Amino acid sequence: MSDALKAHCGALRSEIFSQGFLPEWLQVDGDSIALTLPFAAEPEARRLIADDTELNQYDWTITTAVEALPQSKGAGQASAARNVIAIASGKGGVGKSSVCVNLALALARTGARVGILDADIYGPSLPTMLGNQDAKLTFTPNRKMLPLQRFDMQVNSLGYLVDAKDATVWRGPMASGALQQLYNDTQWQELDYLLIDLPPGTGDVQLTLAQKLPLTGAVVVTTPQTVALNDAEKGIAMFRKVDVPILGVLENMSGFECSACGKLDDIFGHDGGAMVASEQSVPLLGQWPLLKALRLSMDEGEPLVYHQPEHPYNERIMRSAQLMASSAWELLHEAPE
Ligand SMILES: Nc1ncnc2c1ncn2[C@@H]1O[C@H](COP(=O)(O)OP(=O)(O)OP(=O)(O)O)[C@@H](O)[C@H]1O
Repeated sequence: MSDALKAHCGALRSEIFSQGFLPEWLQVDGDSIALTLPFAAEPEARRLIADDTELNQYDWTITTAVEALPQSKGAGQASAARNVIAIASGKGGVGKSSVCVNLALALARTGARVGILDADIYGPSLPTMLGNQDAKLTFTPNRKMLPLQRFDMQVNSLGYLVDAKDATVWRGPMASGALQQLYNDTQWQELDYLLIDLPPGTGDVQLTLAQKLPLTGAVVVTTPQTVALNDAEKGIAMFRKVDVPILGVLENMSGFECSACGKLDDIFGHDGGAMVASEQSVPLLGQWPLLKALRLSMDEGEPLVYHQPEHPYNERIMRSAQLMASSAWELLHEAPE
């Protein structure tokens, strides 16, 4: 590969590719370039190439071979995926489950092999959001749960096992025990990313899970208002206490655009999540405004990313998912000696 081409690819920067394309990802053969990405960001790579008048002259083949990143030790469980990411919130109702499902769908849309483990005992909403409330788990002969296949993802939730009303009365140790079992006893097929929707809050259940599950990192979801921000900071502190890297903060319900007049209304304040991210020196993975179509898509079990791929809001979701994947890689990738 010529030095000029190497330099050109290295200078192809965006927030998702903050170091451009590294030489070890590229193989040049005449007019053809094979690019192998170590994290899920093919759409962004294609966009960068298409916008570059010199590089778009080449014939590109892009593949994604997601790198297995280091994980916290957990309680001796085998890791279920190359990257295991907890989606957390210090406070309930900030849209953590919606964010988790949408990030997972976006990663799957990049071609990555994705799983979701819904560990939110206080409201296992995954079956509703994926529109498969009546689905039943099947088991292997040695009593491992086989995840359900839905929208090109592997999924498991307490909601497929027990009535949501029964789960909510579980007390701390019972809940964290059941959730660890849910993690251990699911027989995932090979996964690049497993996203775990944690119960909201920073109590004993969350702390135990942060400690006992083997995690690559955590994403903290918050709304922009002050009460949520204090809780988001507590969430970040909780993960730091048990040495789980923070991959970023996602600001959800970040304003609302009136569909009648187009005016933006900052119902929950403005830029709060961005402020926390900057104060805590972690990436801001995105600011998602309130959108009626998103709420409807979750209530009806017909996710926007999957059912309305052309919806402009999806660009935000795709960008955040790719940023999360690149943030994990940049933070944790160990360069060979
Ligand atoms: N950006 C958004 N735009 C519109 N509606 C949203 C958005 N984010 C979440 N919602 C809606 O807000 C409600 C709560 O979301 P969700 O269940 O994801 O929150 P949560 O933080 O996981 O809740 P819990 O604390 O109960 O686990 C849902 O009806 C969801 O569809």
